[in-house]
Amino acid sequence: METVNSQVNATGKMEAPKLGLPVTIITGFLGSGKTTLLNQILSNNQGLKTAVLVNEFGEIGIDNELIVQSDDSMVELNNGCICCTINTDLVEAVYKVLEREEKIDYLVVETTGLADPLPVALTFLSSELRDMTRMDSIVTVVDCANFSLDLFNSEAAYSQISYGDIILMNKTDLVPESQVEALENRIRSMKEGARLVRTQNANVPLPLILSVGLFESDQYFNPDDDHDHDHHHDHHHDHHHHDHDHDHDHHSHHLDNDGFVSLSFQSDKPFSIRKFQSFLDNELPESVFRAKGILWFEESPDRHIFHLSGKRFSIEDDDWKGEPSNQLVLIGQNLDLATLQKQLEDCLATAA
Ligand SMILES: Nc1nc2c(ncn2[C@@H]2O[C@H](COP(=O)(O)OP(=O)(O)OP(=O)(O)O)[C@@H](O)[C@H]2O)c(=O)[nH]1
Repeated sequence: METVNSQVNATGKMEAPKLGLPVTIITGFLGSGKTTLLNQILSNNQGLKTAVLVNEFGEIGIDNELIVQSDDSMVELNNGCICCTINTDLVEAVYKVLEREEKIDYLVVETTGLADPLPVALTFLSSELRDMTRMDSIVTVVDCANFSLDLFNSEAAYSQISYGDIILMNKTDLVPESQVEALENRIRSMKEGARLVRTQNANVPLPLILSVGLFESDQYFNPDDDHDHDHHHDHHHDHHHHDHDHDHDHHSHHLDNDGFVSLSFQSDKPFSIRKFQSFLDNELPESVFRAKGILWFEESPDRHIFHLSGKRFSIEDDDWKGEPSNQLVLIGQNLDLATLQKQLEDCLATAA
């Protein structure tokens, strides 16, 4: 640590410099393992005080329930898509982290699975943040079992690969090695010289992904070159102005491009296991690509963590910390939200 830059405040306590906070952006499609990676980082960062900003698609934030260290070093950026709110919410959230009395060594930003990471990265190079932060890397998590580029024709999914400094080929346990290899070749053809690392449960040695200094800002623009900078800055302002200020529905607008919508379901009544099982088996449309939730079943005293990615789902048992309730988010393309809402209500144990 560079003590030269440290300041002693009025109470005589040393304050570490807050300039140049390193930033890693975690991106990757819905359900690829971003939160799992974030938990790996928070569990293994050995004394590195890490702040996390988490952005979720869907009205209710399930991630704050799923992140190992849900204390005050985590800031949730709720509502839709981080790449739509860069100029306000993200900058403000970063300022909040920087203003904290406690020294923060590292900032990790998890984007939604539908976000393009580039505008997020550019926000850290913008005049508001560039002197206080240092973009270290963009880490892209790929779900080897559900690679979705063709499936979804999603621009964001393409961007996630093309801007990834390091690409984690995750969930290798679910597919044969030949499929991983084919996918790696595919990704290399999209991005020459891509750094690929195979992982299970996003388990990766942290030195491979943190403080690696792989992000080359001059690839995007040179912050010292005023012309370039202004160009991007103006562009953002234009974007912001037209798309956002006068359009309060901008999240859905942006996501309409990829056709994804979400349903948030909450209830302070329990589900019936049998009804919920039947919903999964018989009613859940294939177009629901991702779901996550904290589930309460009448028949069980446990708190159940529910995940669905692609065709696969899992339910894990855990303990309630507070009052039991149901919280579930479903994400997919062209969903009939009213029908889904009704079907979920019918899963409640008290439903007729
Ligand atoms: N089998 C297997 N499951 C995994 C692996 N990595 C993550 N998962 C599971 O995949 C599901 C989704 O993981 P998350 O980390 O929540 O994915 P995410 O990218 O944060 O999801 P969104 O934020 O909703 O886009 C969870 O049930 C994880 O336990 C892996 O390597 N193998």
